[in-house]
Amino acid sequence: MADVLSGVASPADVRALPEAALPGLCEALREAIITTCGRVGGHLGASLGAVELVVALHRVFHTPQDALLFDVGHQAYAHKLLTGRRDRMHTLRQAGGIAPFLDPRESHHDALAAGHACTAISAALGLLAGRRQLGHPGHVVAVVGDGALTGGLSFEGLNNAGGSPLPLVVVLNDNQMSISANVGAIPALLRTRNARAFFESLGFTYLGPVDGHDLGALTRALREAKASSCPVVVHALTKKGRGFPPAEADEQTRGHAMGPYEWRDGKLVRSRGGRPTFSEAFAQVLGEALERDPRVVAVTPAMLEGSALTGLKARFPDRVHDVGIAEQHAVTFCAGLAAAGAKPVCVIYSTFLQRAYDQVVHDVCLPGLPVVFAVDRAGLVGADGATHQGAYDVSFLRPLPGLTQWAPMVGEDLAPMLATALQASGPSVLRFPRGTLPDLPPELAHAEPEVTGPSAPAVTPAHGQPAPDALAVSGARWLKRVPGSRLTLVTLGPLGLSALEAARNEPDWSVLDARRAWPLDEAALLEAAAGGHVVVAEEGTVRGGLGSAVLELYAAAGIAPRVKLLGMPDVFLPHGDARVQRTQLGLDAAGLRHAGHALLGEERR
Ligand SMILES: Cc1ncc(C[n+]2csc(CCOP(=O)(O)OP(=O)(O)O)c2C)c(N)n1
Ligand SMILES: CC(=O)[C@@H](O)[C@H](O)COP(=O)(O)O
Ligand SMILES: [Mg+2]
Repeated sequence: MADVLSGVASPADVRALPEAALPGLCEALREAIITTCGRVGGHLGASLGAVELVVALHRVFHTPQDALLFDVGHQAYAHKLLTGRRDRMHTLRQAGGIAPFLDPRESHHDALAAGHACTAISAALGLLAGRRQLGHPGHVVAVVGDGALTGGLSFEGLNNAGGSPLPLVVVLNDNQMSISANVGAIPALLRTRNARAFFESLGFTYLGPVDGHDLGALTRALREAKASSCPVVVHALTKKGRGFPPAEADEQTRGHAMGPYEWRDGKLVRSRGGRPTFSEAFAQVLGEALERDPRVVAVTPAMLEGSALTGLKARFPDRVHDVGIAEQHAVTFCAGLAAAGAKPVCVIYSTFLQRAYDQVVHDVCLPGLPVVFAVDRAGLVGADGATHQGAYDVSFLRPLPGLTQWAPMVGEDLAPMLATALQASGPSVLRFPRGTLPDLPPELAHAEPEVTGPSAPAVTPAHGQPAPDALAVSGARWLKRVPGSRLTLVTLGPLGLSALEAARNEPDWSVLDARRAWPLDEAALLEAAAGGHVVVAEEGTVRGGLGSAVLELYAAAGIAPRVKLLGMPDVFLPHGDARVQRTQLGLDAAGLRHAGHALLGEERR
């Protein structure tokens, strides 16, 4: 089977194959996808479901003269395999290896880079308009999932395209799944006769529905679309996870994205991490808040699985809302909930919150509504790479008046921080990273929290159960406080633990966990500067982050300690192992120790 594939070095080879060879090609593609994902993990389910679609697209359209834009790009492993990347697929999502999504810098068969959902229709229409303006021939095809049709940006594109004379081809890859089961009215409509009426009323010619695993039917529909002189939608019905029994059987996600696994004797063997993740720990404390206070509501834009909310959705079906891939709506929906007196917690990945910036500014912060943003995947994300790094949330949220930004260092911080945020009168953020919870270091396990700043008012239990204490203090936390210390390591989030380790054998270094990126605990940070040397470390871009805020504070106070800022650099960091990247960026104990000594003018590490 693999032989068919080894003879395919480019899409021209796909077109040269006799029709009879195509089922074998699809089988070989599936085999390659299953093997690759087994070894290195990846977006298995969507890619398996789109195999026939990708083959048919390459039979009908000629990339790169014609452009194929895959929404997100997570379903396009077959496209990668057919466009000269087969020999490097084993490096998928690893440092220096094949990218997790599509990128023209990797292949001229990739029309545009992406990783976030709902961009394909707008980008394809722009590409087509630009090409036509510059006299370039060629067709442009946007391949979008049914999940993408839960997002407003797709509709902005459809509205523009349907009213334009340009012959944009939209291929709707409808598997009735987002990451979890798709939600809302549109996916339901897609499986009725009204799907035709819907797209036709938007100005598109509608072709379908077509069996998305029937190569003949797909090819005929795509040829018809290619011949069209006006915008056209090809509606293909597919099955996510197709051809891999464990994925097909997984009702929750159909194997949307999987870590490495082995497929032995018909059984899937996977290793499970031992410690809970930050997401799981947050979901646990959120569940306690939901139980305790009937006003609490959780909202996720299509990330029930990744945010570990599936259990809560089952327990509180009416108070845990999956609103689709609709970050803007999620935030403004939360604004409405808060205005009604509910206590919304918007659980959202840092990278996806970027899309809802105006909603955070205009709909939540401006009216000062008490929405809690649980910003997950804040910091390095690893294999998903540049499009998904949680690099910017601190910097883009810090200027917003009235928004408090918390960063738990350890799992034990989550409950009091959430309690504090839930009883605040304005908006709050809790940012936490991708990955497992760190251990509480021995020096903190039994210590009374050492605190600065004014104490927060007590939380009133609303539902008969004792509420966890809100933070006894609203300020920074000294992890190590040495009177007369020469240098202070100031950190945000779990980096405090690395700083503590870095300072362990340094008798005159202090360590301050800022706990908030904004507002600053000014008294503690001014005290940190007293020794004349401050290292500020955060897992976010150094531009405009906590470090910048600390420098602003020192400038305003008219003091000039020597300050070193550590964080994510001024580039879009690619995919790789987050632990390795952390070390490379100096965001581990050794790096912090080195930065401290360098600042003090000492050479030793
Ligand atoms: C803006 C944004 N929000 C959330 C995601 C996470 N995400 C990636 S794929 C996906 C589901 C997409 O569903 P669909 O478009 O139907 O494609 P399928 O996976 O079913 O092929 C989601 C929610 C994302 N990439 N971008
Ligand atoms: C493609 C996409 O955006 C998601 O599937 C993402 O890859 C999930 O990332 P996590 O594994 O961090 O949930
Ligand atoms: Mg789908």
